Amino acid sequence: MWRRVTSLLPLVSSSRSSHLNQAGYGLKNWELFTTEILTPAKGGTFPKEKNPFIAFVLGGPGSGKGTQCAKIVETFGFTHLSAGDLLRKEISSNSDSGTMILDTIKEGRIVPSEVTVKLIQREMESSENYKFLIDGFPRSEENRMAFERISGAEPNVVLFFDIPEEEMVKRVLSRNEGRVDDNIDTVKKRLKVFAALNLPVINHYSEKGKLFKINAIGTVDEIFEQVRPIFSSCEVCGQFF
Ligand SMILES: Nc1ncnc2c1ncn2[C@@H]1O[C@H](COP(=O)(O)OP(=O)(O)OP(=O)(O)O)[C@@H](O)[C@H]1O
Ligand SMILES: O=c1ccn([C@@H]2O[C@H](COP(=O)(O)O)[C@@H](O)[C@H]2O)c(=O)[nH]1
Ligand SMILES: [Mg+2]
Repeated sequence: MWRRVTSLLPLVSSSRSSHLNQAGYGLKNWELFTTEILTPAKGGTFPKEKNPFIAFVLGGPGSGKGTQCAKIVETFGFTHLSAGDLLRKEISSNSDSGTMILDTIKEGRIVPSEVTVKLIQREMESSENYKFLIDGFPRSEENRMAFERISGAEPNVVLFFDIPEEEMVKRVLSRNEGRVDDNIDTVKKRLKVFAALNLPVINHYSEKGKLFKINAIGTVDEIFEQVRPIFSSCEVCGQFF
């Protein structure tokens, strides 16, 4: 069973968010937005003898998570697991869940936790690396709890790329990568889902003192200069080893 790693020393507390104001986001009933299949806890864990370092990378659609993950990989040698990319790979491989995943993504809703956690788990187990960036997951409190229950692991740090909605929409609509959800109708839905379901996860990690809030407006390099010290501090305090 994987051991939990103690929390990061607060070396970069200036960029930490102690409180996230949820006023105005108007939490809705999460069942409107998900296709969750709630199953009882199986008590399983990732079986490998590992002591992974896990960073969750969160933020709304188009906030720059994938772009910054590429820079973190290059600089700090993490393995990047984008939950969205793993789900899109499932669609392309014509798996049993492919049609359900495609329909869910088109609607901007959230794929059942057990599907996503299984995909992440598979990648982590087959990796020789022990440093993981999990990008775009957990998307909801239910996702978060499923991951903790199944893996027995918790993230060491959580990055939150904070950016106004109009900038997210602009970036998504000019992305031009052929994604089925990069259109104005789906983006509007994704923003609602983000506010209703992902912000509570962000608040949870803020309360646990694990959250690093990044101002995601600026050039890619300017934003990375906010990200870099978070991981440099980890190296200094030996959390990677
Ligand atoms: N700092 C930036 N300034 C301007 N554009 C950016 C910046 N960072 C990323 N982009 C661009 O914005 C678009 C969205 O970025 P990216 O794919 O990294 O976001 P994301 O958070 O992973 O989005 P999603 O959740 O939809 O996968 C891309 O076209 C990317 O090139
Ligand atoms: O944990 C996850 C991650 C993603 N999804 C679905 O995929 C799309 C696209 O995700 P990106 O992170 O923007 O690539 C997202 O809108 C969800 O529909 C998910 O269900 N669970
Ligand atoms: Mg992405």
